[in-house]
Amino acid sequence: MTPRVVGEDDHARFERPQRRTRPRTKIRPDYSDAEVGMVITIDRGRYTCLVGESDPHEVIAAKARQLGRKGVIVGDRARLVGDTSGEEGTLARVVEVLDRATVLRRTADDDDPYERPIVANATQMVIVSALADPPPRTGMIDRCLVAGYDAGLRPLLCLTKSDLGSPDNLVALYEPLDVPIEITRPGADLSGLRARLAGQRSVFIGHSGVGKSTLVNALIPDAHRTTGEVNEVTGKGRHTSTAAYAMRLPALAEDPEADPGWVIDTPGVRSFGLSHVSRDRIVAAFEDLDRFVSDCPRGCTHGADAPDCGLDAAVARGDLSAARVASFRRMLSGEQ
Ligand SMILES: Nc1nc2c(ncn2[C@@H]2O[C@H](COP(=O)(O)OP(=O)(O)OP(=O)(O)O)[C@@H](O)[C@H]2O)c(=O)[nH]1
Ligand SMILES: [Zn+2]
Repeated sequence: MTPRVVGEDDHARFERPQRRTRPRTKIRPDYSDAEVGMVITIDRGRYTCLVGESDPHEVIAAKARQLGRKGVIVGDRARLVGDTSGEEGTLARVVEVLDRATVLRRTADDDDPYERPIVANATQMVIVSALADPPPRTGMIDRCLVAGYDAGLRPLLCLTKSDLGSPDNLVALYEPLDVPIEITRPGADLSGLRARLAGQRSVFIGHSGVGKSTLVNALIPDAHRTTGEVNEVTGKGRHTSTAAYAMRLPALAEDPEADPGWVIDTPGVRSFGLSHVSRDRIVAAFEDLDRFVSDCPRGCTHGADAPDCGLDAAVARGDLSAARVASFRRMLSGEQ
């Protein structure tokens, strides 16, 4: 018998766990070659996904059974198998959801124990508020900010209807928190807003009637978001859709090669219950404040009535401005 020469390949195979020899029932299908699409909207169990880098096309998919109860939400990057041609009448299957960079969650109100993930992989939250008609509600803006910071999103406050009211009060309230503010009115130049949206995936939140659809339509001329105005041809009013919808912004005029970003419109979402948020994650969004909460007692709420809060000590030493801490606490309390 000639002794068998053990070659490099044999070593390699010997040392690596041999996936292929596992019992058949444990073999998990390998989908690493499957096409990846971004979920842009969901309607009655059908996931509309955008597939393809250079020539993107929409594919309708259903959730594969093996995903079980695992949720698929707008903004998810999902692997698709089956017919991904996107042709009329075809249906692909979502077999895997890739890791999410961020998840924006909401509870319907503070007593609702269920957290519902609503949008994945967003990077920015755009809080749309009218300056009048309806009047701005700072409690709602604060709640959105808190939920956004909790999810690791950067904030942007977009104040509409500046033809009807002055932004001065709101600017005074949110400037101390360094929340960027954009102000719009009919026919306004949106280039400043576009620059802030470029490269971002921005979730738009706003109460009914603030002009969010009008704004989205102005940013994305082919978005066709339903606005509050009654359609003169059909006589029909608004139809309320509740699913989020992701739309790519048009290329920037001054930099056509740059990523113009995405708008993720959330028609049903007006505010946030905050029962799931972590105060420490919110403080962490404010670097200058975060430095001082390590001195806080355990479980400190960092609120105005929190005993021995490190923020008070920092204000007393002159390390933090009292106005900044007060603004932060007002936001955190969710009350005006
Ligand atoms: N004066 C003024 N009116 C505006 C402005 N933006 C929107 N509107 C009007 O405000 C009303 C509500 O606008 P929408 O865009 O439908 O508001 P929305 O926030 O999308 O509300 P929903 O459709 O209920 O979600 C419409 O009649 C708009 O024409 C603005 O900047 N100034
Ligand atoms: Zn504290």
